[in-house]
Formats: sequence, structure tokens, C-alpha cells
Amino acid sequence: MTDLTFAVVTVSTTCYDDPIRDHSGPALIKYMADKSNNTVQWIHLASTVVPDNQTHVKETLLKLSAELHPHLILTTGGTGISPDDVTPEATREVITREIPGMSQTMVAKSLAITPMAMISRPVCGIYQKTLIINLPGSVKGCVECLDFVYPILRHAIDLIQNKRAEVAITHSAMQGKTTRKHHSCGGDHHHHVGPVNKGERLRQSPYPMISVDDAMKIIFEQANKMPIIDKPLTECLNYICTEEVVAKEPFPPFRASVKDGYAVHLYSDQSHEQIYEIIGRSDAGGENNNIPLNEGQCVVINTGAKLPDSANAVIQIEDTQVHEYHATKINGLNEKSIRINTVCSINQDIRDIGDDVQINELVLEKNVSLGPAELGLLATVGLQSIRVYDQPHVAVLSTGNELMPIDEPSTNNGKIRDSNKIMLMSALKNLNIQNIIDGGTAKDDEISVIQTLQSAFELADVIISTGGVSMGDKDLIKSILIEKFHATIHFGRLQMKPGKPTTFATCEINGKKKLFFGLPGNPVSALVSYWLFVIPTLKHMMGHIQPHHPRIRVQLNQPIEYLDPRPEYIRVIIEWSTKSSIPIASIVSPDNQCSSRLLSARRCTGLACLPSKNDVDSSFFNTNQDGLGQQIDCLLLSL
Ligand SMILES: Nc1nc2c(c(=O)[nH]1)N[C@H]1C(S)=C(S)[C@@H](COP(=O)(O)OP(=O)(O)OC[C@H]3O[C@@H](n4cnc5c(N)ncnc54)[C@H](O)[C@@H]3O)O[C@H]1N2
Ligand code: MOO
Repeated sequence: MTDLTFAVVTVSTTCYDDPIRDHSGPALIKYMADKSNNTVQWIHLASTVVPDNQTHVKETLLKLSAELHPHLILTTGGTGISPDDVTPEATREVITREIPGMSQTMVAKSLAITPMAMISRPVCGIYQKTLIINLPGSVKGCVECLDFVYPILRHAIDLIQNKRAEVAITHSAMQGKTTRKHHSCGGDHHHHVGPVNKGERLRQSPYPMISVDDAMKIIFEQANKMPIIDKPLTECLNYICTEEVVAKEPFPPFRASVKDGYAVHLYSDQSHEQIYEIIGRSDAGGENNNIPLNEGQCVVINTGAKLPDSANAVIQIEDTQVHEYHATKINGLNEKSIRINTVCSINQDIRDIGDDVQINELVLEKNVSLGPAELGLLATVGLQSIRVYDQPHVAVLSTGNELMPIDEPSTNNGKIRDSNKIMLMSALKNLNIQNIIDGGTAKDDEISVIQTLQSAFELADVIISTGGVSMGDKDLIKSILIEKFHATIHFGRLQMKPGKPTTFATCEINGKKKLFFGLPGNPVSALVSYWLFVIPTLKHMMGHIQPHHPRIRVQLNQPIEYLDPRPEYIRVIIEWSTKSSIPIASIVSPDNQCSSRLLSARRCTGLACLPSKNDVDSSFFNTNQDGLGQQIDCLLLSL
């Protein structure tokens, strides 16, 4: 299986203004995904939307090639003949070798479908080791044209990469002969190194902005349940059990007294005077307590003690009085006989064998969280260990030269205390994660980031980092993940506020799949992303059947007057009261919920979900005169 990487650039001013309108980019990604099979796996590294601007397109192509080194870049749009169509010109500025045959094939084959192909000007060529292909802008056109050239793509890439073995195999397959030294495909077996514009920076994120729901789906496709292990009951609190448990023994295992009092053998004649002779005692856990009783005899008994087989009722001490005393104490008491002051019935205050748990009764369903009651129950029926989903090892690491440990005194040299580390490690403790690893702090240089990531990957199944995922030239996480750890970045930008640069990647280290959450550095963004994505993922891995936060309807305590283009997750404190039929959500620090301001998360118990301003009409802002705000959905984080 060969992994080949590709990126997609949509060239369209309209889509640049409103990326949701880009359908061609996603169609190309889908086409390539569908082409993955057991010999080639197409890995989508990045997508971006740029306006019809020659410099912009050129810079994007240069930076994508230089930073991500994809095998292939597909552009869609801007290949026509209107003044705005500049993709071919921009591409020509980038490529160092043109492949006219590919462009001619696309035009020739398209002509059989539409005469419009006459005015399409795609350019295909090579920059460094990346093959760049211009495709038309329409969904149908771009997919059709890609399909025309797809049959030679793999071979072209092998040639560009100078993969001699693969090239030879293709040739022999094509020509029905053994390996040839020379061939006629026009490929150059010596790879071409073009100039790298080191000084230039990508001015737009190459990562498409995807929705929170899509992000969640992607994560859940990648996150596998943990292996099942057998664990001693004493270590199983909050684990999810994977087996159904049926009682192998009854509880109580003997007839037991429900009260402190007397175990009696009742007179069969109800009219008999209710005086009972005390002939011994049965203590809880005591031995030799099966004293034979005749009618009118009893033993002193305590709650939970085994009843003599011949006892047929228990009378609580409150319903008796001493009738006669011994001169001295026997077994701690000097009572000789008692009178019962109440009407008794057979079997009263006796727990029969199996009254609480019958033999073969289901005591625990599968996939249940093991809380105190469940563990007590399992102990009751004699289990010492149980099969549960294991927990992942989770590492938390910070990035940034500005960070100093929390026990450092204040300085005036641009340093701040690392609050994210303690915040996220505590959040994991709250989730009852047992194996939390302090993954250290990476400086803003390649070597430090690589070393920190390497050790976190070795120690943990899930890695949570904060910082270094946005657009700064010191934001190294994504490129290092791709280049040094061959990670797949599943997404690198989200339609949410806060938390836009939240990144999710997977990679394989020592034969094991690792999940990487690159949370933004801003503390509130990090915490909101942790709540939204990391908690459900970890719960899912640990076997929770309902890993997602409950979604409830709340009424805001004050009206929202502005909305952001990104759906926003505002921090609220949910107040439940009998006065209102709907919980009231008080916005925490309503005047300033900026993502660096952790005060806006203080005591927060919910994330109220404000819609994007593009998804509502003006009626959203019409609230009642009662001073309260809109009714909206809210994720319940805790009570
Ligand atoms: N040109 C652009 N700049 C930024 C964008 C953008 O789209 N274009 N996005 C902004 C958004 S939104 C966020 S959120 C931040 C996230 O940036 P990073 O994840 O790369 O994080 P850093 O730049 O490393 O740090 C951001 C901020 O957080 C502080 N920080 C970092 N780590 C910690 C920590 N462990 N404890 C406390 N505080 C921490 C750091 O000092 C910075 O102030 O990017 C925007 N920029
Ligand atoms: O998305 Mo950022 O997280 O707004 O500050």
C-alpha cells in the first residue's frame, strides 16, 4: 500500500468570501477518497479557498508545496477566459516543468462532452516534487477532467518522485515487457529541485473551516474503543463493564433477621398467652446459631443475623417487654422470658434466602458505568474482578517560549504562567482518567517541538497540546506532525468561537494509533475545545454508550444583541429552579467573553450554543420585555 498525499485549492472570489459555497473542492476530495484502495491510499493534507488573484494563487501553491510537500495539488476554478481567470498564469509562474499532454488530454476529452472546453486553459506541471493540475471550476467539470487524467496520475507521481522501482513495474505492465532502461513517457528520472521561497509565509490557512458536527464525526471515525481487560473490583470505579453479570449465589445466602429483637417459634394457637422463653442468641456472623426452637421459645437476635431453622418470625425489641429475669447474666443478658405486645404473623421481619438477589438474577447489564452501587452489588454476589474497557494514557503538553511554571515569581520579560497545563490535567482528573502524563512544555523551535511530541507519543494514547496551531510563523505543530510523524491532519480549522484553530490528527507510533488534539493556546479556547471534543472522545474510547454532553434548552438571563459569523459557545451557569419551567442560563462575565479571559469560564456549568449570524433572521433578536434573553440549546457540562 502506498500513501500519496494531495491538497486542493479552490480559486474563486465568491467562495473565498463564503467558503460554504465551495462544492468543487469537496467533490475533488471525495473523488480522491473513492479512488483509495488496497494499493494506493490518497491522503488529503489540506484544502484552501483563494480569490481570483494571481499573486494569491501563486503564493498558495508555493507555500502548500514547500510546507506540506504534497505529491499532488489540484486546483479548481479560474481556468477560463474572463479577465478574472488567472489560475493558469499563476500556475505557470510556479511550475518549473510543464506537462502539456495532460492539459491537452483534458481539453480533448472534454470537447466530446461540451464545446465550452474550447475556452478552458488548464495548465499542468511540476514544482519541486509536487504535481500541480488545473481543473475547471464547476463540480461536474473538475471531476470529469480529473477522471480523464487519473489513469496516469500514479505513474506521473512515481516519476516525479524518482521512484525507479515503481516506475519500472508500471512500464513493464504497460508494455508487457521486463524492466527497460529508457522509455517514451517523457518522464524525468532525476527529480527537480526548484527554488523554495523560504521568506514567504502562507497568508491563508490551508485548512478548510469545517463544522463542529463534522469534526465530531471525523474524530469518532478515528477513535477506537480501548481494549477489554480484567480488572480487580477495587480499581474499577467509573470504568465501563463489558459483560453481563448474573448472580451465581443468592443474597442473603441464609434466612436473615430484618430487626434487632427476638427470633421466635410462634404458638400455633393464636390465643395462647404470648410469653416466650429465651433459650440462647444468634448474633450476626456468629457461629452455632442454629438453635432448635419449640413453640413458645425464642433467641435474642440482631439485624442481619442468621435465623435458627425452626424460627418462624422476628419480633422487634420495641414490641416486647421482659417477663422474667435470670439472677445473673447469660451471654451478656439476664433476660429469661419476654412478653410480645403485638399481633404477630408468620415470617414477619425475615429476609428469606435470595430475597435481595436471586440466584441467576441479572445484577448488571453490559456497558454500564461502575459506580459505588454497582461495585457493591458485584462484591455482594462474589465477584473479585470484572471485564472492563481499559482507559487510555493521556498526555498534556504546552507549547510556547512565553510559558513559565506556575511556581515562578512574576517577571517583566514577556513570560506568563502556564495555566493550560494544570487546567487540562485537572479536567482529566475530573473525568476520572487514571493515567495522566505531564507531557512537558515545548519551546517554539522545531527540535523542542519534535522532542516533546516524540516523548508524548511514546507514553500516551491520546495527546492534548495547547498552542502553536494558528497562523504564526512559530506555530509549528501541524507541519511537524505531518513532516516528522507522518500524521494525518483530519482538520485544522473549525467554524466555532472560541476554538477556531482546533486541530485533530492521528499517526502511528510503534505500531499503535495515536490521537492528537492540538487545542488553541488561548485558555478559554483550549478549555471549550476540550469540553466539546476531548471529553466525548475519551468517554467513547472508554466504552460510554452516551459519550456526548446532554443538550438541553435554556433561557439566557439577558438578551444577545450581536452574533458572530462563527457559531459561538458561550459559558453559562445553569440555574435550575421550581420558579421557571426552563432552566435559566446566566452568562458568565457577559461583558467580556474573550478567549484569553479565563474569568469567562469560572464556575461555568454549560456551553450555550449561539447560532451563526448567517443562520438566523432578525426575529432572533426579538426577546420579551421580561429582561430575559433568547431560548437556545445548551450543552450541559455539569450540574
Ligand atoms: N493571523 C491569525 N492569527 C490568529 C488566528 C487566525 O485565524 N489568524 N486565530 C486566533 C485564534 S482564534 C486563536 S484561539 C489563537 C490560537 O493560537 P495558537 O493555538 O497558535 O496559540 P498560541 O499562539 O501559541 O497562543 C495563543 C495565546 O494563548 C496563550 N497561551 C498559550 N499557551 C498557554 C498556556 N499553556 N497557558 C496560558 N496561556 C497560554 C499565549 O500566550 C497566547 O496569548 O490564535 C489567534 N491568532
Ligand atoms: O477561536 Mo479563538 O479560540 O476565538 O480565540
